[in-house]
Amino acid sequence: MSDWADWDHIVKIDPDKTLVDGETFEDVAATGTDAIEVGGTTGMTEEKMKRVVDACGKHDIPVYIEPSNPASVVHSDRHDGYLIPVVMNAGDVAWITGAHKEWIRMDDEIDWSRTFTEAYIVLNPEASVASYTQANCDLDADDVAAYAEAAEHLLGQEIVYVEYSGMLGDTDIVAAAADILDDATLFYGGGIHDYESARTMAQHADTIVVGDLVHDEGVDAVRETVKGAKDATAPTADR
Ligand SMILES: CC(C)=CCC/C(C)=C/CC/C(C)=C/CC/C(C)=C/COP(=O)(O)OP(=O)(O)O
Ligand SMILES: O=P(O)(O)OC[C@@H](O)CO
Ligand SMILES: [Mg+2]
Repeated sequence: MSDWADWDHIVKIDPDKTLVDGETFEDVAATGTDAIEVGGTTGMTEEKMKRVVDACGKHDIPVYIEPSNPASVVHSDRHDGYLIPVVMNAGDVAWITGAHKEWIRMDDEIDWSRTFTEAYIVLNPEASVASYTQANCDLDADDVAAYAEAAEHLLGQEIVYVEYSGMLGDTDIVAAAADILDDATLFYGGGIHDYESARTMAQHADTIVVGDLVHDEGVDAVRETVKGAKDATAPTADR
């Protein structure tokens, strides 16, 4: 079974941002989150990536690199694996297969046994990731469900990622993606900032991803979102 099948909650650390004063990656690992992803779109370098991966990798929690470009991939024994995005609604094919081909050409240390993909559907047109990939975010619930179905059944993707980075998404859209998927795991990320927003999104998605909150508000706020995610998936939760 894949690692992520058991994850309710992920903290995504952006190596281009800092933690709240006085907090450490050990504190992040102790929030109760199930895994740490390390990635961001702007200002990413190999050096920043390495520093964060090394720091997170010391703690007893799965750590996955999520590169936004081939140059930000680092190899170490400190982390568990690589989650490589493929952007279903990218306007530039570089973000579907092009960057992947270049990475594979350049990098002779790829460890395929711990390299997996995430099929992104990018939905906040204001996010850096949307402009970076020239994503067409003008999609309704049927479009998103169809992308999710294509990801799972045509492209064999095990993770579908509904990405609203920077804003809380439309629950009808997240629900439409959740309903259409058979076995693929649905990640949801964007704008989760408290217990209630976490619980709401976790009622639809299998796994919620919390990003900016850890940098802006810190670990106490993250801990509330972990509670929301766990309560939503508890057997008594109203699903
Ligand atoms: C082939 C390799 C190794 C890399 C390319 C992988 C691809 C397709 C990347 C496309 C962009 C993407 C989906 C990156 C994942 C990380 C992510 C979505 C970060 C969040 O981005 P924002 O929140 O918009 O950006 P900032 O927080 O940096 O402003
Ligand atoms: O930063 P936020 O808005 O929490 O989004 C999380 C994640 O989906 C970003 O890739
Ligand atoms: Mg961001």
